[in-house]
Amino acid sequence: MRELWIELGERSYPIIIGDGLLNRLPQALSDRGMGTDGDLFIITDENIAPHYLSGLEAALKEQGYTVNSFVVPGGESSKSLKWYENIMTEAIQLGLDRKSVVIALGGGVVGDLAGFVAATYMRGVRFVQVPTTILAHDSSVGGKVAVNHPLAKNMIGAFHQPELVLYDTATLLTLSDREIRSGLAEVIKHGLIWDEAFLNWCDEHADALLKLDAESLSYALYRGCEVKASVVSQDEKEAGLRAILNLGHTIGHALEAVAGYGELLHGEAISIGMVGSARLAEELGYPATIVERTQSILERYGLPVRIPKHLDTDAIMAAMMRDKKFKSGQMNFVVPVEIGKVEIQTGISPTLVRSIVDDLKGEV
Ligand SMILES: NC(=O)c1ccc[n+]([C@@H]2O[C@H](COP(=O)([O-])OP(=O)(O)OC[C@H]3O[C@@H](n4cnc5c(N)ncnc54)[C@H](O)[C@@H]3O)[C@@H](O)[C@H]2O)c1
Ligand SMILES: O=C(O)C(=O)C[C@@H](O)[C@H](O)[C@H](O)COP(=O)(O)O
Ligand SMILES: [Zn+2]
Repeated sequence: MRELWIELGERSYPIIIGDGLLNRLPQALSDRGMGTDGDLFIITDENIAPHYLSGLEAALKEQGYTVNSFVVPGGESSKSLKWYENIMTEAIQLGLDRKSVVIALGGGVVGDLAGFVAATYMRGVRFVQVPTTILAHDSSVGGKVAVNHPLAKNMIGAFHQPELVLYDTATLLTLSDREIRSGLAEVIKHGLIWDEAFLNWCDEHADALLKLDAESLSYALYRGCEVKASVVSQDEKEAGLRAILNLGHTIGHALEAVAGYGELLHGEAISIGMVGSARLAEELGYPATIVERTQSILERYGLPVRIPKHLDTDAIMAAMMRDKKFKSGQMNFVVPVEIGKVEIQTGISPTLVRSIVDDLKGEV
């Protein structure tokens, strides 16, 4: 078992990673001061529920908790105002109150959706993340919660920190191969933005991680969470530094929206976006080796590095203009300046970005 804390003053919380931790949730809740006086509201999806929901509900009930659950369809389209409203209706009908605790049992979709419910139900209730995807090492930590708008990703949201992240790595064994690769894209991102040695380790352990070797996976998730926690604890609400976690997301989020949510998985879109950012770095005068290194590790993980040909460049550019990092009409990008280090660069020329988008089109 590995444990680290994200340091945010009185809102600090532990991230506990280990094999078979799900049935420790009742004890972990009680250790964090969430006793049986508050009703639990588990939000999960239809692919996760058959594997893990009834066992978790039984373990919680056995310890005296009152448990209600809500199951959404699997996939990105559930991160919507429609499902947010459906969940809110259920919460109100159940009579949940300010002592209630929302538990996200799932990947980034469930985590972001449930977190936004927790942030806004009665203006905010307690929240716990129980991640079940590799990608969720990123989404379960740091308190960004949101739903998508058809025009732009994560446009309707809040900052609302969980009080506990309990990561049972045994749940990852039921992930599909495509979801494993997608999740590992954000692990690689943490190496690219912060830690060249970790990126090298990811290169050496690609086969082990893709096969879900327990020790390698536990270390990769731990180190990814550690990088994320270091950044978020210095800049919780993205006044500056936190934007580095957005490497690849300006292009990636635009691709997700234009392709139609769920067509490209988040990690796949970010993989393409990271190659785009590396190409931008090259155009800005940084070494071409950054592109080669970025692309080669993503390809080793079987991740896409080209923009699907059928996606319209005008639509991609329009979606990019809605990026949350853009200010006063200026295109701002996270640019890798060396392996393991990125910078936020302002005033990037839209014509240059357009030419990179066109160059990146190809077979996925
Ligand atoms: N808040 C943040 O900081 C943050 C960070 C990164 C990504 N995100 C968001 O996370 C989302 C992507 O998350 P994701 O990749 O986890 O997607 P996801 O939540 O859709 O999960 C991927 C798929 O795997 C299924 N699944 C989940 N756990 C499973 C399990 N253990 N066994 C079998 N199937 C399982 C799901 O039903 C889904 O179909 C995006 O919306 C992205 O914007 C948020
Ligand atoms: O936590 C962050 O900050 C990130 O940027 C992590 C990203 O991986 C994540 O996809 C996040 O949801 C993107 O945030 P957004 O502010 O660009 O919507
Ligand atoms: Zn992301």
